[in-house]
This record gives sequence, structure tokens and C-alpha cells, in this order.
Amino acid sequence: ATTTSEPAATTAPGQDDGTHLDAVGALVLRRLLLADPVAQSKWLSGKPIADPVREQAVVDEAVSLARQEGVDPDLVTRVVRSQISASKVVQRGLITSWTHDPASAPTTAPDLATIRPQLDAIDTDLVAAIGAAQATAHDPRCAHLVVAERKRLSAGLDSLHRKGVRDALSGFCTA
Ligand SMILES: C=C(O[C@@H]1C=C(C(=O)O)C=C[C@H]1O)C(=O)O
Repeated sequence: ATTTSEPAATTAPGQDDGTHLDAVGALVLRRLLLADPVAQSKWLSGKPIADPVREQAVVDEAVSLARQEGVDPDLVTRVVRSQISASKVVQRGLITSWTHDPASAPTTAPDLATIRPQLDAIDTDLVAAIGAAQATAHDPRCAHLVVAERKRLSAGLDSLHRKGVRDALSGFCTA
């Protein structure tokens, strides 16, 4: 289908407009919000924000799923790497603010081992959602569509999480 045959801006927010970006966006936001409990757990455990071994495992798992499902592995690699960068941006921002204002820091946190399976489940769904949306990644209007999705997702978020959403969606468009 050509993009010019699509109805222009007649769909409500969150409703499928044929781009399938809304499903990607919802998963991206859910994944990014898990950066908060991850940061809390790392603040209390003293573990570093970045875990390169875990990052590689996350990417490898997503790429393997992508190949099984016939989803573009390069697109999946780009999008998943953007999710990891975005998570670290949010974690760094939170930990920096807790360092400067220790009274605001968390005193309890979930175990990282309980959060990672939630990230894995989101990543499984994300690979499928990327597959459904892969034509949009190559659409000349991709950047414009991503901005619209980002604005929808950002409503109600603070500036740190808005920056996270921007980073998280930055790997999606091909060109
Ligand atoms: C979320 C975490 O923090 C970072 C971000 C990761 C991710 O987004 O999947 C993976 C490893 C870490 O570099 C984590 O440690 O699980």
C-alpha cells in the first residue's frame, strides 16, 4: 500500500493508523519505566549501571527471535540497542539526582533478578511489534510519525523520562 492512500490524521491517539507504531510505542514506554526500579536496585546494591554482558545477551536473544519470526535483524538490533541506551540515560539521571539529594533516594527496591524477566517479556513482544511495524521504518514519513508517537507517549512524563523516550525511539527509522 502506498502511504498516500492512507487517511490523513483521522485516527484517535493510540488507535491503529496502519503504521503499527502505537504497539511499539506502548512497549517502549513500559520498558523505559522499568529503568526506575532497576536504578533503585542498583543504587542499593552498588552495582554499576552498565552491564555489557547482560546487554549483549539481551541483543542476542532479540536477534535470534527476530530471525525465527522473519523480522529484520538489523532493525531489531538498532531498536533494542536504543532501548538499552535509553534505560541507562534514565538510570544515570535518577542516580545523579539521588546522589545530590540523598533524602530523595530509595531505601527499598525490588531485586534486579525479578525485573530482568519483565524486560525479557517486553523484548519478546517488542520483536513481534517491530515486525508488524517494519514497513513504517522504511516509510519516508517515518521520522514524522515517530515524533507524533513520541509526543503521545511523553504526555505526563518528566523531562528525564521524555529524554529517555526520545532516545528509545531514535533507532527506529531506517533513513
Ligand atoms: C536494565 C539494566 O541496565 C542496563 C540496561 C540494560 C537493558 O536495558 O536491557 C541491560 C543492562 C544494563 O547495561 C539491567 O542491568 O538489567
